[in-house]
Amino acid sequence: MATHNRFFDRGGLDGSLQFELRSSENTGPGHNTTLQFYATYLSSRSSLADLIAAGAYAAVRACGGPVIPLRMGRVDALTAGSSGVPQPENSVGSFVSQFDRMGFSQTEMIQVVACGHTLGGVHRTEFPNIIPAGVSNIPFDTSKATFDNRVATEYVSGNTTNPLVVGPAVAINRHSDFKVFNSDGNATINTMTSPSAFQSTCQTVLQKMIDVVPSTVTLTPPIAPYTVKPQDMQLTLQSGGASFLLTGKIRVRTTEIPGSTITNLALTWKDRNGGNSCGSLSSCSTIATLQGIASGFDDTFAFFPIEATIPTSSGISSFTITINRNDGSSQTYDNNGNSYPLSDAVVLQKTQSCLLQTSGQLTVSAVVRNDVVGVPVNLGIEYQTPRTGNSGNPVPALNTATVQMTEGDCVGPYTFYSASYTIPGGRSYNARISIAAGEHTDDFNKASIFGGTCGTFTGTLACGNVTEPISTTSSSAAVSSTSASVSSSAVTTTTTSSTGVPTPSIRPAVGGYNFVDCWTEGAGGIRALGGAAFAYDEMTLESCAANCTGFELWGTEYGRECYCGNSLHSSSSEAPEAECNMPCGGDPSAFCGAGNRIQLYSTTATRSTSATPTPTATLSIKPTVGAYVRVGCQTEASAGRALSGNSYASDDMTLESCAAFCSGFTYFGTQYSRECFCGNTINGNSAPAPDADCSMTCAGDPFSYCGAGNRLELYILETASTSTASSVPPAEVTTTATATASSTTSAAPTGTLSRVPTVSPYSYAGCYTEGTGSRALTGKSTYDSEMTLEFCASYCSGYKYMATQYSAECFCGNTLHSTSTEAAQGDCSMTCSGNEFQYCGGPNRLELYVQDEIEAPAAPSQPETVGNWTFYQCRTEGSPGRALAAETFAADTMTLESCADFCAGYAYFGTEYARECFCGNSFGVGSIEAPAAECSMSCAGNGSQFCGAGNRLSVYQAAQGN
Ligand code: HEM
Repeated sequence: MATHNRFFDRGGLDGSLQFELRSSENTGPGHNTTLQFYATYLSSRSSLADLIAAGAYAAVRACGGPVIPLRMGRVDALTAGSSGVPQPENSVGSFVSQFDRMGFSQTEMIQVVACGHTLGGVHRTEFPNIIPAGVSNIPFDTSKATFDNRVATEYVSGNTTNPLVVGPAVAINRHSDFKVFNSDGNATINTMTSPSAFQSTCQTVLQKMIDVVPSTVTLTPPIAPYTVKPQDMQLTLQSGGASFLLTGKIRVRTTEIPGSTITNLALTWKDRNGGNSCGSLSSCSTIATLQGIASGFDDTFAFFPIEATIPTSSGISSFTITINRNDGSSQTYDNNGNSYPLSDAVVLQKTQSCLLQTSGQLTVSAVVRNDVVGVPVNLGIEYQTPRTGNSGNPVPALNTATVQMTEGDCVGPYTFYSASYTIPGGRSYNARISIAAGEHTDDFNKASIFGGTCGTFTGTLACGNVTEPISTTSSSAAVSSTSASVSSSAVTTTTTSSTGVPTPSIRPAVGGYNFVDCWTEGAGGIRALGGAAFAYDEMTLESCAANCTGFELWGTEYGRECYCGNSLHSSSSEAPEAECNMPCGGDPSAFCGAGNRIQLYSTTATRSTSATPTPTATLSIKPTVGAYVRVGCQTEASAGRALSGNSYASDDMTLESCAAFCSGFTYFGTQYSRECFCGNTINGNSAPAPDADCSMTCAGDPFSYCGAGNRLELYILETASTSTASSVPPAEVTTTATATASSTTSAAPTGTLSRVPTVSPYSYAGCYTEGTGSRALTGKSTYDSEMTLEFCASYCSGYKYMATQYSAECFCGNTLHSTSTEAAQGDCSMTCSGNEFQYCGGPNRLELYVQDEIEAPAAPSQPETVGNWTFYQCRTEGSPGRALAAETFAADTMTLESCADFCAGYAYFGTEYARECFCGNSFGVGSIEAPAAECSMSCAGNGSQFCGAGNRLSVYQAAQGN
């Protein structure tokens, strides 16, 4: 959150911390151990960012703090974010601008720091110059593990031992809590001394903190525990296929319905067709009694285990839960009117599955209802692997694998399927298992539920059809479409065709796909679409589209077949539209191709040029992709990225989508199957590699290569390439981008690297050194890893000077410090982190711009007198205390006059660090005179006066009788 940039809509709570642990901004072991703890819970349904937010909620609440409303849906970053975590040595102005960048006002900054610093403290190992030797850490307040207002009350009453307010931090200007709390004259921190105000303020501001996310992320409403929640509900085929065992538990929130008032629960299920038939059973219901209780921070829960036998002849489709109370009353919970769905179409067989956690060897068995078989049955495995290399990232990567399951024995109305896979990475116990047959799934089961040996299935019924019961309820018209046509003995309730069969037509669009035309199959028995294939009698355009999710193309054929692919085989050709004339098996209102004719649909997402697919079929190197030509296979750079412009990663990656994403850049490159990088230059450390190294196919196109680990499949804009296009320009040569870049919307910088003479309203003034003992520009400053001259100019709006430094820093000021001098222009040779065609200074060098319209205040000086006060000395702070300790305030409007007024009645006043004011009648121990030139910072509120510097006070003495 601390590096969120609202101006660029980047960063926020996105889990990028996992990639930033080596940064000096994130010192200490705490981040690492915390992330290791969260890693166990990382899954496709719980991002690291959401887990961090939940951790904030739990930490605050566990220590007696408020309930922070917890919303979900954060998306994890794939790489490190910008730097910019506030550091204790920063100036007040920097803190204010850093929090402003995050979207927090100055008041909110004070609030959120106080709320954070009611817990924990500062460690000597990490901050040896703040915590004295012999002490391992000093807490921020006297109740370091209680979320209370003491951090505020102790600060306000002056007896705080907060190491970021008093102690060694003061002399070295690292007393950041003082700088923050005092920044509005202590107004906000004073309001937080009330216990209730502290709690409610923290509730608001901490929610704001965890909800800082990019605008592309949509968070859910705050989550709250359900009154009734089914957990781990699982069917298991048993008795040779005659029945299911239904197991699991129902969690009841007893905060409002006390557990002692509950007699029992009744689980009542609907049969496979939504009716009330229960086969040989007398009722479709089972009773559960209390097994145990548990409590959270604010809730209590009771658990009721479920164990029921359900005949496979009738099956199950959903259930409801009734809570029976001791007073004879009862309440039924039906999932807000939807019932709790539970499908018996695909069922994981836990006892016939096994996992050897030592080796990751996994075997999964499942049964599929006989009216569903015919579609491929796939085992999906989501698993964690430790990050490779020495990245220091303790959070594993999430991977998925899909294995087609092999059909086995048919038992009664079900057929067994099984598959084996060795889960790499040594963390197989955290894997999640899903089984899918067409649209039916049994998903997200923990692999850790499996034993080490696979059991055998005992007793088998003869293979048979699913016998569908005659529905007994009027609401049972919704018969599962997959079950309607299989059993010869089935009685369906959907055939009410008095209205007649609709006339089929061509559907121009289905989901994100548009109709292309009618196409032939490939010649010589080769399929036109070589990806996945499905066939079932209930074919609809929608279900084919769903089966082909992620593919660019799909098509239906012969009324009941569905094919997916990312390209059409070259021997497939366009046929007259009228030849695709068979209605879809599951939807007589639409056409689904014909014999050897495909009703072809193409995605509208990435194919922007034409709906007509390009026929290519075999896996091969693509010499050209749109306006780009292939350079070759290229290594990553040893330091930094080979291409350092934009980047993204996607499971749908194709060369075309990467080229489109990099539009406007000179180069694009794909890597590791699913990553895409853009740039206008190639890092000089990147070198050509053999083509064979780039051996991974694109995640979204099995016919193209997308680099490999540490290898880029590199392309260059044809217009920018040399005639041979085989060698990469050296790093220091920047190429000219072509006119293909969008002039209106593209964020990609284009042009030639050159000195920019004007960045309105500023004009270039030269390359300047930093000041000696003071910044050259002391107004305000910021840092951004995508710095541009335009951004710095707008950030410095209202200041006379603006300057960029060291590629990513921006400084503003109304005066240029006298010790800053003009340097050779060649010293300012670093390009801007956000625009490689602009210069942004260098190390200790400012790319300086000035605007003439604003009259620069006179060069600052130390006036001899201020009213009745006379300049006394430039002095150091005291040690351990303040030089002038009686009273103090700080303000962005600080002038010598305002400090003099504030200190009326005292013998001395002193201004420090541009915006701080101190009063006293004598000097504290350790405060000594310093050279007058060291009091070199101009006053925040008057650029023509000096107001001390870091650890330096411009001290004035009162005239006698003042
Ligand atoms: C101006 C902004 C801030 C600065 C300069 C700052 C600085 C620091 C420093 C130097 C430490 C000591 C770390 C160590 O020794 O391991 C610390 C600890 C801590 N900070 Fe901050 N902080 C700031 C804002 C925040 C905010 C906004 C929060 C949360 C809302 C927060 C929560 C904490 C906590 C809980 C600790 C204790 C860690 C521990 O005991 O291990 N800080 N902070």
